[in-house]
Amino acid sequence: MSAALPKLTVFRGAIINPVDLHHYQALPQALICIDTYGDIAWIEEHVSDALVQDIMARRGLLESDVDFVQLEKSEFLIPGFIDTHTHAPQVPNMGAGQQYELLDWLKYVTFPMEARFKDTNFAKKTYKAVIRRVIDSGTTTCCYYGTLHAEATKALADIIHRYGQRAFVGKCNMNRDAPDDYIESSTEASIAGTHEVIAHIKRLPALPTASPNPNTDVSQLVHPILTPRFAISCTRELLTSLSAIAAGDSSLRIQTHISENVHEIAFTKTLFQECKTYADVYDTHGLLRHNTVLAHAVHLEEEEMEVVKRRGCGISHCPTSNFNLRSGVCKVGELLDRGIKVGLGTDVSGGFSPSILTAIRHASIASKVVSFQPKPEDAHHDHYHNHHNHHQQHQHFADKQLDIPALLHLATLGGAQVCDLDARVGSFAPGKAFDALLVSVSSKAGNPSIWGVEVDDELGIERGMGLSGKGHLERMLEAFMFCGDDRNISRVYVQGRVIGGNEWKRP
Ligand SMILES: O=c1[nH]c(=O)c2nc[nH]c2[nH]1
Ligand SMILES: [Zn+2]
Repeated sequence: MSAALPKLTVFRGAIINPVDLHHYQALPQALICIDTYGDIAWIEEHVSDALVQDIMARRGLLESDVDFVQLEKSEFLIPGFIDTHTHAPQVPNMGAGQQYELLDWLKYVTFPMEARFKDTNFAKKTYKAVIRRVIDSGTTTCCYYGTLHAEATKALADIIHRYGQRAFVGKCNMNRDAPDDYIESSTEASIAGTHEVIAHIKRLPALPTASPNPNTDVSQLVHPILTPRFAISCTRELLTSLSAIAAGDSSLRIQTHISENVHEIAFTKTLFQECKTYADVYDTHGLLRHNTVLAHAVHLEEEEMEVVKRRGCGISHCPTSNFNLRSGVCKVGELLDRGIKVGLGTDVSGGFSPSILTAIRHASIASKVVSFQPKPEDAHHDHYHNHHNHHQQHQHFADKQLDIPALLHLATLGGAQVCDLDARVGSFAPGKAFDALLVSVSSKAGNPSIWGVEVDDELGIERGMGLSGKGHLERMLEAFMFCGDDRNISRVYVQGRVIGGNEWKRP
């Protein structure tokens, strides 16, 4: 199924299409046409059965000219999930170290596992299983941390490339405050390894069906990304050398961690006493810009939020990890109200699941936790006045739970914005890549917790219909987001090619 597309493909059926933080389109009867590069050629949003042939003819197509895919009533297409922050070498550790917070967890659980990737054979074997699992979880674009090892990280990029996922892959930089067997010997060694991995990734061949467009965001799926682990583990000299690499290529993405845990923040401030804040460490070293992905941002100070917004950085919200490592609850609503770009990250193995569906659920719970917090003005104002106040300050999200359109946005288009790829992915539009999931809520998918919305094609019954006052397609989406799992992901498409999912067969 991963061979070059011989023909145009036209899908007929239900589509969920994110628009912005407040809206998504639920289109029960759409047509979407994919060209031979795997890009979306056109979309017809509302087409009754009787008009399908006419619309195709108007587009100059006969059904026999194309691969025509008729979706079942219990199926829909949704843009693939975007994981803006995860650690590929930590997947074998998922669930381990429940007793620790961040700094001890790094020392006792994480660094020992990452050190094992010195053995490139171990790395290759592990990464194959990791990438297969991440793809089958529905992640079509992923920002990966590798380890410190250039060879293992090149192998990671090779496997992602072979499996056909869209990704950013970074060799991690760490030259201080780390164990003797898992630290880079010098800034020079760290930078040399970084150049080596970047050059390797840039040499990976384009898809046979790739567009000739010279913009590598269009012609390539796998991209390098600068990956200083976090401020604590990088000397000033290392941060300065990394920013020199960044300055030479404005399209090179940067990823790091920020303000995750209170002890981490305190330690960072003792190491960089000349910097006003944690964010200032990165800013003074020239690492905050429009394509910087900052993971966590749980405890940002006012002026840090301002600099993040000013520089156009994106935040990777990692709620599973923030709960699991007891880091805290990120006030995502406030970030969104400030117009900061936000996506979701699984942050495995701080997080214990590689699935963005889990991140969606925990983002919802985190926002509900924030909504429970007493607000300073509660003592003085009644509910109406608070509400009124928020409205006046354009506070749509602060202190409120994130609703379905907002959660969907974070998982798709918001993530695309964070990794500066929203011109290519995150929603369905002509000219964008067809990165999508074919979702099934049928009982045949084998996930009993989602059967309540199943369509019984034979009886014509749409169970669950009307239960939440929503249309049936919206109810299917809600059930998938909160109760679905890999069993409901039949196919995973990247750039128009099926690369995973339940119906996918190993080549
Ligand atoms: O969640 C996290 N995972 C990590 O591996 C890490 N390293 C520094 N800071 C970190 N936070
Ligand atoms: Zn992380």
